[in-house]
Amino acid sequence: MSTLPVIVAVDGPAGSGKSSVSKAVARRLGYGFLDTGAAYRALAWLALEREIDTDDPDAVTSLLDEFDYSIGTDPDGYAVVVAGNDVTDAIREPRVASVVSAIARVPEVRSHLVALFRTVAADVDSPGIVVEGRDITTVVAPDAPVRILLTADEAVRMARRSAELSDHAAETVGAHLAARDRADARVVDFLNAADGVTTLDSTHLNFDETVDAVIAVIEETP
Ligand SMILES: Nc1ncnc2c1ncn2[C@@H]1O[C@H](COP(=O)(O)OP(=O)(O)OP(=O)(O)O)[C@@H](O)[C@H]1O
Ligand SMILES: Nc1ccn([C@@H]2O[C@H](COP(=O)(O)O)[C@@H](O)[C@H]2O)c(=O)n1
Repeated sequence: MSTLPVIVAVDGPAGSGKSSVSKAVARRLGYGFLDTGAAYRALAWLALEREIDTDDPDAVTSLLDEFDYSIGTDPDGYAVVVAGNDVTDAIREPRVASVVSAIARVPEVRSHLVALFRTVAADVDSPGIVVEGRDITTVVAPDAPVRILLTADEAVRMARRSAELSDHAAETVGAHLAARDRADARVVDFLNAADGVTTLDSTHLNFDETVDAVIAVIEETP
């Protein structure tokens, strides 16, 4: 008899540390890790490759038929592949970030990807998986035993993100981050914790303290 993996669901705004913290937590626990934003980014990448109008929901939806997507769940290295192309780095480019919210607001895209995330999470070859995104605690895995909203003040998130992108002006990085959150928050509420979701504010925590705090929430869960 096989047991389903334990799901740790993590949501939060851009730059809150969802990806880096979730990855570190997964490593510590020997769990898998699923970055759901990568799938929205990969579809946005494909839309740009095909030169389709990313503001046209029908054109975006039609891309789903040819969206041959895969992502690894190993926190120590996961490749994002679209139709045989390794797009792991390409999906992080600003040109992709600037159109991804338009892709993510199309309902057909969301339902297609939610189904995909549930399959990937159920099939993981580890005792558990940390799944991070915007709607994991509410839509993808609302019954997960551990559900966390990871947040931090906007100024702190902007500073952390611009430290990463030292060759870009801090104001530009901050403005892009805030604009993406505004657009995304019209589709999914990832700024307020749903019932039963634990809010973890990392504004005054360093990285390791944040990882410890997430692990403490997991360990305290009955
Ligand atoms: N508590 C923390 N203290 C200091 N730095 C942190 C902390 N948490 C995350 N970081 C750093 O903040 C940056 C943004 O984190 P990360 O990319 O994981 O955010 P994210 O929520 O996944 O963002 P996005 O949604 O835009 O992909 C990274 O450089 C990460 O190392
Ligand atoms: N569960 C999710 C995850 C992501 N999105 C959209 O994808 C964009 C990129 O996500 P990152 O986590 O890599 O920043 C994000 O801005 C959302 O538009 C989503 O809708 N739902």
